[in-house]
Amino acid sequence: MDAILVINAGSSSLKFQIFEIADTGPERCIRGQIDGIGIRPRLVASAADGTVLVDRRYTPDVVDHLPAAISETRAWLQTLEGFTLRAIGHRVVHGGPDYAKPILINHDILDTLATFQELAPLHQPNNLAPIRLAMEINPDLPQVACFDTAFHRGHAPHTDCYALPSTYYDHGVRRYGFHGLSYEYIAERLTEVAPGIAGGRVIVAHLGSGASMCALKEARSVETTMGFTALDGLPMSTRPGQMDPGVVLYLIDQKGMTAAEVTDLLYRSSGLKGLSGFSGDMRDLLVSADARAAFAIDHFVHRCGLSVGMLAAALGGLDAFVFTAGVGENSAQIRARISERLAWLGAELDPAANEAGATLISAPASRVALYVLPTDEELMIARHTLALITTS
Ligand SMILES: Nc1ncnc2c1ncn2[C@@H]1O[C@H](COP(=O)(O)OP(=O)(O)O)[C@@H](O)[C@H]1O
Ligand SMILES: CC(=O)OP(=O)(O)O
Ligand SMILES: [Mg+2]
Repeated sequence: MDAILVINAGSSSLKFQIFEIADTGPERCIRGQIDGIGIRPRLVASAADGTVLVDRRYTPDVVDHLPAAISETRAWLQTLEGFTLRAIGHRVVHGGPDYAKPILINHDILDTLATFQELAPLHQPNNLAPIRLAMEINPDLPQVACFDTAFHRGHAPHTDCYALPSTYYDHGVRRYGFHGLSYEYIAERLTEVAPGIAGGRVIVAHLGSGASMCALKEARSVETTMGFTALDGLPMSTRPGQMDPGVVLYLIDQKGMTAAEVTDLLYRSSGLKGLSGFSGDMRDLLVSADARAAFAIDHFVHRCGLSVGMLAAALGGLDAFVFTAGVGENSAQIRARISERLAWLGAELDPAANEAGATLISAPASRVALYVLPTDEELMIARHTLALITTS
């Protein structure tokens, strides 16, 4: 069967899916991932009906970085029969100022995307490595880049600039925003789940290892918490979120840290991991008796509450709030704590629905509807990829 391979390469995981090209659009056949790269590497893949096709664990030294995960995944994919690959779709985190839509990749575009590596060091090199490899193996196979930044490119200029001399904006120093494929999917999904609300004022909270929020007005992004890089906004697994840039100046000028040391601190050792002192994984913090874990969660919830206030101001009110991604989809406790911070806006949680992981988790009298919607970046990538290869 004709198929599309989708690759979503992250900082600590490589997610992949195979979609059949059906008359009605992409139909998911296989979903899999290698996660815990360098810590507890594990390759798991299953068929659309849930049948487990592979579940393999590795010692950390065998799959210690993303290229090793790519070659393990490739070796496993080669054992599959019955698929004729027509294209590969990739999540590429940073698209810079010019790419407002998915694009067919060629060598020049790949070179341009490589210039954004420093703006997304946890993601961009991992996003580009599988593209380069596939280009070498099969240069004629169409590959499509789908950008995390694209969904936010319609922001008004006075909202996506920093208050720096304007030449910096012209040189690309802008508030790009990320997680756009996730927000695009949720905006579409809301039209099915809550058609009356989808066109209103909605905040989507993408709470995973990386975390951000997006303000949707009439299903389009008007504001978001991330900026020039994926460091800004909410505290994350290993990133601090919004911070006074004076801290960076202090670390360099007064503490003698190099740019590489500050980069490492901000991307890999901060956030929940930095505050707790032992883990950036929300699951570890929620079951820990360590007071530092509770402190890290208190900070996370506090900053989420502040961001809701900011985005509600951008929207002039709030009709609905959506939880998504690893933490948002799976932790009733974090959802309950963040929902408390929305009470002043008129949100009222239905605790039983929340514990049950229902789609609608607000009480009937709530003035703000609260939803849990699993995100699907891979489906979004498959749709974009299919659209591009059938029109070009
Ligand atoms: N049951 C759970 N409770 C709390 N957090 C969870 C749960 N399941 C997953 N997570 C969190 O979700 C995160 C991964 O989310 P995901 O959206 O896959 O992120 P990413 O794509 O950035 O790797 C993990 O860091 C983990 O802390
Ligand atoms: C942009 C970003 O932070 O992505 P992720 O959540 O996958 O790390
Ligand atoms: Mg993610």
